[in-house]
Amino acid sequence: MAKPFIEMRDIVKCFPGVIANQQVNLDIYAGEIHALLGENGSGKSTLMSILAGLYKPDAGGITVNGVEKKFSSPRDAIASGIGMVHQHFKLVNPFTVTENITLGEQNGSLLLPADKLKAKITSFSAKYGLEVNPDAIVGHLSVGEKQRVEILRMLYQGSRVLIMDEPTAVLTPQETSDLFSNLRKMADDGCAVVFITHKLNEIMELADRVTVLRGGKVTGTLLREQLNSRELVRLMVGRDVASQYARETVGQGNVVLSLEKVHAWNDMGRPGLRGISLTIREGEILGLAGVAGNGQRELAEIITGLRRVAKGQVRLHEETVTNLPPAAIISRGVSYVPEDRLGMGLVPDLNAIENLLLKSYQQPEYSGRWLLNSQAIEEKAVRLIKQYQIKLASLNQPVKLLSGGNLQRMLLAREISDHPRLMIVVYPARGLDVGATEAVHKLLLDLKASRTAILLISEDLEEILKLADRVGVLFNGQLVGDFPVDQADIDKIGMLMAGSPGAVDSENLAFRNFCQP
Ligand SMILES: Nc1ncnc2c1ncn2[C@@H]1O[C@H](COP(=O)(O)OP(=O)(O)OP(=O)(O)O)[C@@H](O)[C@H]1O
Repeated sequence: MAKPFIEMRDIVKCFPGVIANQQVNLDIYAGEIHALLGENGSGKSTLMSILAGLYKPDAGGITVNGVEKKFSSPRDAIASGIGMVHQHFKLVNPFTVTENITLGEQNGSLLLPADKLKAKITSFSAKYGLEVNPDAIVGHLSVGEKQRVEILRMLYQGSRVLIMDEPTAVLTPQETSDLFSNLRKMADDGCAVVFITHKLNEIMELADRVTVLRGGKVTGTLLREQLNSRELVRLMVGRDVASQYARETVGQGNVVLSLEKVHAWNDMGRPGLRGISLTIREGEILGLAGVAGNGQRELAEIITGLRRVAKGQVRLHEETVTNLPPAAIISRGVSYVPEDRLGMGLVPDLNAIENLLLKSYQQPEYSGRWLLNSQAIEEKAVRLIKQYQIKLASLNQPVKLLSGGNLQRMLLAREISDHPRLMIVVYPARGLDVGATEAVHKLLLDLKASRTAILLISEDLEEILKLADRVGVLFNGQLVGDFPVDQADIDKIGMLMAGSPGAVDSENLAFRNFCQP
C-alpha cells in the first residue's frame, strides 16, 4: 500500500478545562476522500485546525510526504500543500472573484497580466467543474458560488490536501450534489479531500474512508466497504440512537397562530412572502419544508416582529399583532430559535450566564430596584446548564467558543425556559451530530407535549416527517402544500419544493400593487 501523504501522530491539544485532542493518529492518502465524523465537541475542527496551521499541537507531530513539519501559521500549511475551507467563508465581499483568489498572494502571481490570471483560474474551474465568473463581485454570489471561490483559492495556492469543514451545512441539495462531483474530480486527480460532517448519508455517498472521533480520541477508522450507518453511530456516540419517535396524537387545541394572506418584502426589495395563510394550534408542530431562500427567514421575521408585514394579518390567540415590535411579541409568549445562532440568537462575546438570562434578567426575581440579583441569576443559569446538558469549560467563557451543539442547546434552554405559547425554530439540527440532534428533537417533542404550538422550519425532510403533525412547503414565498404528515411523502414534498407546475403563479403582479408605497 502507498505511504500516506499526511501522517498526524499522537496529537494532543488542550484548551482551558478541555482536552480537545488526546493522542490522535490520522493518515491521509493522496486521491482519497476522507470523512471525519464525530459528535459536537469531539475535536474534529481542532484536529483540522492543527493540520491547517491555525493551532499548534501541545504534543505530537505531522509529516507531509514523509518529511516532519512544524506549522506556525496557515501560510506554512499552504506551503506544504494543505488548505482549509472554513464554514464561515473568509472572502472580501466588495472584491472580485479573481481579487479574492489572489489575495495575499506571495509568489508574484499578482504581477501576471490580468488575462493570464483569469485564464489560470478558469483552467482550474474547468478541470474540477468549479464554475464561477472570475470578474463577478463576491458579495453578489450565492453561497455555493462563494464556496467554489474558496476552493479555487486553495487550489490556486497549490493545495493538494483540501480540508472542508462541514461543507454542505449551508448548501441546497443541488449545490451539494455539484460539490460532491467536484470533490470526486479533485480526488481522481490525486488531491486528498478531508471533509468534516455529521451527516451519515453524505459519508455513505462520498467517503472512501472515515475516521470517527469521540471525546477527543479516535474510536475507529473504516474503509468504504466496511461502512454501515449503525456502526458509525455507535463509534460516534458509544450507543444506539433512536431513529423514530412515538408520535403523540394531537388534540384539536385552540388556534395559537394564524396568518391571513400575509405579504412582505425581502432584503432585496422583492416579494419575499406572497399571500401566506396558515394556522398552528396548541400542541401541534407545523413543519415547513423548502429550499433555503424561499421565504423561510421572512416568515419567521414577520411573526416575531423583526420584519414589516406589507399586507395581511398576523394573529396570536385571536389578537391581531401585525407589525407589533419584537418586545410586544415576546411578551405574548413567542420564542424564536433563529437560523443564525451566533449572529442573532446569542451574543458571541457574552458568557453563558449573560446569554441564558438575556430575556429574563428584568423579571423581579432577578433584578431589584437598582441592582441585579446576581446570585439568583447565576443559580438559574447553572440550573439550565445542568438540565440541558450544556458542556462548558467555565461559566465566564464567551459563548463563541462553544461547539455548535452546545450553542443550540443554550439557545433552546433560554427560549424553552420562558414556557412559550408559540415557538418558532429554524433549521434546529443544522450542523449537529446525531446525538445532539436527538437531544434537540426530544426537547421540541417535550415542548409540544406541554401544549406549545411549534413552527418548525427545516431543510431536512426526514426531520420534518419525524416531528411534524402537519407539513407545508414554502416555494417562492408561497405556501404550496399543507397536509397532515400521514398524507405526506418525500417525493410529493420534493416536487413541491422544486416548484412543480401549477403550484405557483410566477408573476403575482397583484402583490406589487398591494405593496407599492
Ligand atoms: N479556542 C477554544 N478555546 C477553548 N475551548 C475550545 C476552543 N476550540 C475548541 N474548544 C473546545 O474543544 C473541544 C473540541 O472542540 P471542536 O470544535 O474541535 O469540536 P468539533 O468536533 O469540531 O465540534 P462541532 O462539530 O460542534 O464543530 C470542545 O469542548 C470545545 O468547546
